[in-house]
Amino acid sequence: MTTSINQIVDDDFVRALPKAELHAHLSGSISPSVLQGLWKRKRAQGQCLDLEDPLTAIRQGERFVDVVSFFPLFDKYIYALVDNVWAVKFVTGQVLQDFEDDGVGYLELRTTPRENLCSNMTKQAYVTAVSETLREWNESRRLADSANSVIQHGNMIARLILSIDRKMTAVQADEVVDLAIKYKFPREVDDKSAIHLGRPLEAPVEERFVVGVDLCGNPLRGEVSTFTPAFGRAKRGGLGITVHFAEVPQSSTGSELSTILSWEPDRLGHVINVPQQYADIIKKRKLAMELCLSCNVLTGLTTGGFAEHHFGRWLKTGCAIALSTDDVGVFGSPLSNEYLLAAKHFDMPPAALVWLSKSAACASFGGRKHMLELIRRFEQRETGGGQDATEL
Ligand SMILES: CNc1ncnc2c1ncn2[C@@H]1O[C@H](COP(=O)(O)O)[C@@H](O)[C@H]1O
Repeated sequence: MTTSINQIVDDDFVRALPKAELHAHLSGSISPSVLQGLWKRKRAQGQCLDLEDPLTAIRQGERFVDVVSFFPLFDKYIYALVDNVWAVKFVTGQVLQDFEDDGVGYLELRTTPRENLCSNMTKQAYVTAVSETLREWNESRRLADSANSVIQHGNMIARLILSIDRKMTAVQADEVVDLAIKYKFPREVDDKSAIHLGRPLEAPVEERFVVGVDLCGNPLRGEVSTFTPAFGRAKRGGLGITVHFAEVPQSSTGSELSTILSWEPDRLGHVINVPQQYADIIKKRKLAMELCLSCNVLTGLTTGGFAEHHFGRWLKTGCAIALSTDDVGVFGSPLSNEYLLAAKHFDMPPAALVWLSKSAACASFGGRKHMLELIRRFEQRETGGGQDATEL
């Protein structure tokens, strides 16, 4: 396979392959050039004069971050530039466009509700800003669909996951779950009952895109049992549960991993330092995994380069895998490139990459049908025949 990669699995193939992105942090997905636009705008208004140019502050794709230096990049830098409702909407729109341009057909964008007192941005206003941008995006894609009466490649639909940060208190985590429930994407049945019951907590139906709740943040911080009640509420509220799992050895203790597994998560992110007994539970439950090659290699969360990445081991387990970017703005590797890396380092021919894309689709909290249809059309084009997308 490695010999044929240049002939068959090339840039064009991985970009054209419809892909589901399930693990992308909004603030980490903003390209340095978009951040630079905000930076210039602020400087013209005499603000952020002490902040370095994003093009030099974020040396995309280089190995300049480790788990200690990585997280302050958000708190001390990106959040200073994206600090008001207008900026949140602007960057969200740009991020959606970047994913679609890379051939993503279904995106679950995750973000942590945050406030900025100086610009009067509340957490609710933050979530509304992201939701409105998603609404505008999804509506424009729906128009494109009806105009062409077919789903074109590039017609990405987007959903939202709200993140609880490990440094939050139980009360703050509950606030995130409140917002997630309020903005929960209405599945058909819920939709009807929402109308009949007139649930007071809900946001306008056309702005509800939240399909899940995540636990993220610096894995060296926080005690996960703090969040057990919040994840219990999220689960009972019908939301998907995805959790950053065993990112570093310090966050891979038996008590942390058992606590997280007791929340009955649907998906796990990163899944790096997993002791055998927990790996067995994951396999038995067939939990889906969001694996991020470039992020893990560039931050040194894994050792041995791409070839030794645990993606290769999980691939053999039968668990669904969603290859994901994590923070493409920082690591500089779009999802298509992650597929290319998988092909190169794990000997995956084109059919295996198509299988991988279906695997991600099946792990999604709502994009399965849309993605399988996109992939079916892609396979039809590639083979010139009428093959159906075989489901996993
Ligand atoms: C190794 N990778 C990672 N591990 C854990 N958490 C991560 C992460 N990459 C990003 N985040 C989390 O996402 C936030 C930024 O996006 P939002 O402001 O929420 O859109 C960061 O503050 C961090 O909590």
